[in-house]
Amino acid sequence: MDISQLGEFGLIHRIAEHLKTPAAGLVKGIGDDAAVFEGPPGWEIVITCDAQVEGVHFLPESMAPEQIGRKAAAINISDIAAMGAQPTFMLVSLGMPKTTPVSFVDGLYQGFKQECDRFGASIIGGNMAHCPERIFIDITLLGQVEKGRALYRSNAKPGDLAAVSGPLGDSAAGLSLLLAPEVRVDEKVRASVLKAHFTPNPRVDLGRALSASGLITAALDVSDGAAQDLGHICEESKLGAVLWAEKVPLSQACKEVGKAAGKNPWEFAMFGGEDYELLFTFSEENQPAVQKVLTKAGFSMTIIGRMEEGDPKVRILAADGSAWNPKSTGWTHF
Ligand SMILES: Nc1ncnc2c1ncn2[C@@H]1O[C@H](COP(=O)(O)OP(=O)(O)O)[C@@H](O)[C@H]1O
Ligand SMILES: Cc1ncc(C[n+]2csc(CCOP(=O)(O)OP(=O)(O)O)c2C)c(N)n1
Ligand SMILES: [Mg+2]
Repeated sequence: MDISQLGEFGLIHRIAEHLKTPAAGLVKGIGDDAAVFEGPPGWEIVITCDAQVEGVHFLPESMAPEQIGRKAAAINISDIAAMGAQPTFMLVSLGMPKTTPVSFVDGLYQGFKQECDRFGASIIGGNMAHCPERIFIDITLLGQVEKGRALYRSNAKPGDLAAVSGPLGDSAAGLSLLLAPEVRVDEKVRASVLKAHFTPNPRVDLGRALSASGLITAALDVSDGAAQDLGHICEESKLGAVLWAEKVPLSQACKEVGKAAGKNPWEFAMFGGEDYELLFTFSEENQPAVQKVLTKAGFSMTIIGRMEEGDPKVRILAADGSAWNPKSTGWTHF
């Protein structure tokens, strides 16, 4: 059997089985946006890692090295944000061909640093190795959160509402233009979706506000598409969910790219990924209070679904209430 037969999430489950023995001080291991272990008195330490691989996550010819560095840092900061934590220390592991220009590495580090500076994180080390075929950037990021305040994927309750912190699909719309440059759209539209794809904005302030509110039952960042990511909350909370397709917020730019490319823009939002907005759940009675937290933090909130008893699956409903059975399920590596 090769790994493509297991699939990305099957492989993670298998690795998790090998690593089942509890470790001292570990609060949360495999299964969430980041792991948590006990930290300074009153705080817990959060740790995560995510890679960016040439050809899989980025095309060097379409991104400046600064942009690649910034995005590699941002996607990790986003996982710390999704835990409700503050990013602190970063380790960077690089794999590169011998022929990589030094100016590429300089640009990469400018990007890492720019993004870390925005959120008060510091690069404290890393590793590098020769990788003849392509560039591989793997970042490990630590963060901290007040004890008991981390936002997990696993505590959603039946009846909870599921909401997102901003429009989805722009990043996938941007990627679709990169892959099909012949598609004609207004330059402002192109610039806006490419910006979403190249420069995601980790929602650290929002994650901190949601954590402090004590109102959130589950949260994660949208990296694989809203449908699959809501599915991760289902799996960890052992619940089903309904996702109301027409409620998923889309930007005008995303709709225009869909129209120009002959694609349904809701598919960008539900199955595209790399949005890095937060997706979170809370009980219906707390909706006004959660809305206040979002408004105070300067974000909009759109309710897109509801958790329900049942198998850990997401039922996608179209505007007329009929089931939507799409071909895609969301991003998966294998
Ligand atoms: N190679 C691996 N070894 C151990 N755990 C892993 C591995 N790959 C992923 N995981 C764990 O699986 C969970 C889900 O990972 P992933 O889907 O990549 O989350 P995210 O989208 O937040 O990056 C996390 O807890 C992660 O630490
Ligand atoms: C050249 C190229 N092809 C495809 C994509 C789309 N893409 C790559 S990875 C990914 C999902 C998120 O990455 P992943 O490594 O799964 O992050 P995680 O879910 O672990 O945070 C998407 C949508 C891209 N960004 N660039
Ligand atoms: Mg990951």
